[in-house]
Amino acid sequence: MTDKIAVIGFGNIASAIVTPLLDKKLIQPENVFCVVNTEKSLEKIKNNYKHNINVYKSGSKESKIIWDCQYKLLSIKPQQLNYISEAYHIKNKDNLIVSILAGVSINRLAQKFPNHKCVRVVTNIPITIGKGLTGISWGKEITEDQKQFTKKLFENTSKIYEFTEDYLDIFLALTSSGPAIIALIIEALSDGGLSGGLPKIISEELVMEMILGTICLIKEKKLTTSELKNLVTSPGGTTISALRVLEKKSVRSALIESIVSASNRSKEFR
Ligand SMILES: NC(=O)C1=CN([C@@H]2O[C@H](COP(=O)(O)OP(=O)(O)OC[C@H]3O[C@@H](n4cnc5c(N)ncnc54)[C@H](O)[C@@H]3O)[C@@H](O)[C@H]2O)C=CC1
Ligand SMILES: O=C(O)[C@@H]1CCC=N1
Repeated sequence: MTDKIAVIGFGNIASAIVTPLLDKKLIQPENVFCVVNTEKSLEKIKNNYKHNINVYKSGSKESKIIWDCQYKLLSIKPQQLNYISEAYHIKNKDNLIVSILAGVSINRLAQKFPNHKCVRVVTNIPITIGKGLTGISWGKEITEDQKQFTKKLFENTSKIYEFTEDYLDIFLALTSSGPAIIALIIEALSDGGLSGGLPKIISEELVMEMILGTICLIKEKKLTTSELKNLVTSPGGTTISALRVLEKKSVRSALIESIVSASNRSKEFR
């Protein structure tokens, strides 16, 4: 891709999206123009980031250059959106904003950026290592070129799903918040191992290998989750004893509600 790309907000997820593209030379550092809102972030990117991208502080005169880039990745927090305004001189409708903001609707983006076409994307942090999941919802009048460009940003590092917008909140709850839920489960199970006397490092490794092995088995043998559960759970055995505790503590319900809650929170950012 030889187009200039503006990145508005270069935090955790923007870096996770852009860095693999730079690593694989799919985009060139001189074509990336990013803007951040603190001096600290600016210095960190200038001094420590491994690629020599262009970076500016928001509000500075030089940062206005981002509005001349045809493609923009909007990657600030939803709560920070009010502080961004489209530059007055943009009149060219060829401009595209790819927003990865949780919850913020295409409608709101279109109102905020009247001289841009807008795409709403949900992606997740495993995109850093090429194992991401990306949901895309197209705004009005997106051209084929703009679709191709958006897909190119994500297709090398994630599986892409095209959805109508109403699926994006639940997609985000499962796939974007999901990694934190899984990390919490790994941490908690490891603490269980710790309680049984295992060193933390071994306990954590065992949990992660067990989870990986379980997922591979389910996928390779095309098992249902119930079939897998039955393979492990003997009458009067250890596993049913463990599962009984989880049911008593309503862990299943807590997990369901955690996803519903994340999805509802996303909807609040409309
Ligand atoms: N972290 C994740 O796994 C995911 C995050 N998202 C969404 O991505 C967005 C960014 O999230 P993170 O990267 O985690 O946040 P972050 O806090 O790491 O990054 C936000 C960045 O925006 C910059 N910023 C804030 N105000 C600005 C302004 N006025 N002008 C320019 N830059 C400004 C900050 O300096 C920071 O670099 C959020 O909207 C979030 O909902 C979506 C899916 C997954
Ligand atoms: O917690 C958040 O708001 C962001 C959106 C999805 C993952 N992280």
